[in-house]
Order: sequence, then structure tokens, then C-alpha cells
Amino acid sequence: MADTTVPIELPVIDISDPHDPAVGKAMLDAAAKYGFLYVNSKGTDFTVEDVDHGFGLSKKFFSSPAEEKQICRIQPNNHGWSGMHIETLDPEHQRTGDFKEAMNFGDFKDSKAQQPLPPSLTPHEAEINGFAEICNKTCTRILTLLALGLEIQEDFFTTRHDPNTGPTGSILRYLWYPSIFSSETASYKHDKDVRAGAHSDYGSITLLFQRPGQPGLEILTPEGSWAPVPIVPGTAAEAEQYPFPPILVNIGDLLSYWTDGLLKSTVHRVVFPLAEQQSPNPQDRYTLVYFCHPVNETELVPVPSAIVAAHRERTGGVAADGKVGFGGGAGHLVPGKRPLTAHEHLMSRLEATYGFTKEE
Ligand SMILES: O=C(O)CCC(=O)C(=O)O
Ligand SMILES: [Fe+2]
Repeated sequence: MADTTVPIELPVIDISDPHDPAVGKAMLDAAAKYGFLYVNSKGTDFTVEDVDHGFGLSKKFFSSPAEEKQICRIQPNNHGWSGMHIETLDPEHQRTGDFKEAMNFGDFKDSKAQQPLPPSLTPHEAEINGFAEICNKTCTRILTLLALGLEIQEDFFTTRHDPNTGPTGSILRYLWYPSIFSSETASYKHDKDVRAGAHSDYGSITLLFQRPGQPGLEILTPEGSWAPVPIVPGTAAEAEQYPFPPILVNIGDLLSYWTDGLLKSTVHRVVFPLAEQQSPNPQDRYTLVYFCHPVNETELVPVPSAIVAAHRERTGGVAADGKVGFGGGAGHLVPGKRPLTAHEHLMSRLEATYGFTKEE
């Protein structure tokens, strides 16, 4: 696969008016073309302090002793801690697991985690829940705008993503990728290894928070080359206006399936950029990720959008590479069979990736 060092240019969208059809259109265009876009902090309820604090908790957790992290090690339901090299996102092309550690939080109930927390995080349960809640609110705005762009009822997606109506597959995830100079990465070989293997996300939409000076994310462009995604897009003058780097948003497999491949679930990965490898002072990369999923029991009925129908007609509903719109697309209902539920869609994606169903 060809590498490029030319960063991809993605739009930065202001979601402060989630009822503005023009913004909905801009959001839809980016989601259909790249599957990736940024939203700036306006219209999200995040303050600089919220984001800094989230990263602070993540750092505190990852630097705690392994014996403590073991208390919450990853479970078949995908909640908990996975250590260095435990996850392999692209097993076909990787000789070792990802050079990262991760901590996944599933749904909270009455502000309480439904999974064991390690001592480093137990005093912070309410704050972690609070962060996940603001992520969910931000996703509500984005899903409203996507519905507007698709010219369907504004609340078509949001009513189906409301965690107050039932369990969801949503996950808040802390990620830590040690720098190229750390002992954890001593065995790393350029061109053989990656920090996180190529993959697409499973859910509806994903939010990614990044820190300045900690690059690494690349996306597969429609031309088939890897392009770095800048942490802070635009000119230096624009960058100065952002209180924290804009939130990177991407479409996941489920929303792509639901829209018959109109919205793109774009493949991405995390690497050590060359500049990083040559830097005298490379940094660890920390990211905070929120994978937003519908309520488990949501039936993925065809999205009642003329724009989706036209796309289905044009393309047959399945993208040429066969990757997007996993399973043929929601518009291809088998007569006499009910639509897939969100939970079934997630299970089939996990099964396709891991060769087994993660949840018993
Ligand atoms: O940490 C990142 O930059 C990307 C993480 C990611 O793609 C994932 O966890 O699905
Ligand atoms: Fe991802």
C-alpha cells in the first residue's frame, strides 16, 4: 500500500445549531466522501478542563501497576483493560499485536460503572461517567445533523441511540501508545509493525480526542493510499482559535450498513510517523475515544431517506470493495425475515474480526 505524507484535508464543522439544514448537508457530504470530519468545540459541552481531566485520568490509569490493571482486564463483553500487544486489529497483516494499551468502559447505570474499576479510577467514577455523557450529547447533535442531511425526521437516529431506553454497545475508551523510544517499543520494526492495525470501527459514529504533538492516525483515502490526519487542521491562525484540538468524528460500520454504504466507514490505523521517529523528543500518544452505538434492540430498518434510496439504486447498495455496508446493507431486507438488530450487527462484526463471538 502506497504511503503518502500529504495530510488529508477534512472539513471542520460547527455543530452549535444542530437544526441548521445547511450544516446537515455539510456533515452528510463529509460523511459520504471521507467518512471522517472534525467538529470544533462550539456546540459541544466540553470545556478545556473536561478534556484535560479526561486525559489526566487516562494517564493516571495507564501508569498504575499492572497488578492493579489486572483487576479490570478485558472481558468477553469487550469491557476492561487490554495490555500491550493484546489486541491485533489487522491480524492478516500484523506479526505482533498493537503497540498500545486500552481501557474500555461500557454503559454506566445510575452513574455507576457496570464493570470492575481499578484503584486508580474508583475515586473518579462520576467524572468518567460525566465525560461519557458529554460524548453522548455531542453524538446526539451529530446524529441530528446527519438525519437533517438525509432529509429524514430529525430524531430518527437519536431516539434509537438514547441510553435511557435500554443498554447500548457504546464504549468510552482510553488509549495509550508508548513513544518510539520507550522500552515497550524496543522490538518495533518500521514497515513491519503498527501501533494500531488497519480497521474500521463497528458502531454508528466515533469521537476521537487527540493531543497536540502526539500524531499517528492515518486514513485510507479513496485512492488507496495512507494519508496522515492532522491533529489540529488548518492554518496556524485557525489553530490558535481552538481551545483544544477539534474532535475527529468518523462513521462506523453500523451506520454505513444502515445507509447502504452511502456513509463511509473508512479504514484507519495508527503508526509512528517518520518525523516522529526522527524527532529528538518523541512523545507517547494518548487518545480518548467514544464509540457511539444504538440501543441494542434497535432494528436496523432501512433509513427512510430518498437520498439513501437513490444511492442504493445507483450502486446496488454495496460498495465495490465489499467492505462498506457489511452484510449487504439494511435496504436489502430478506422477505419474511426481520431486520438485524444493532446488537446482532455488532456481534457479527466481532465474530468476523475475532473468529468468535466475544459475548456469550
Ligand atoms: O487512537 C487513535 O488514534 C485511533 C483509535 C482507533 O481507531 C480505535 O480505537 O478504533
Ligand atoms: Fe478506530
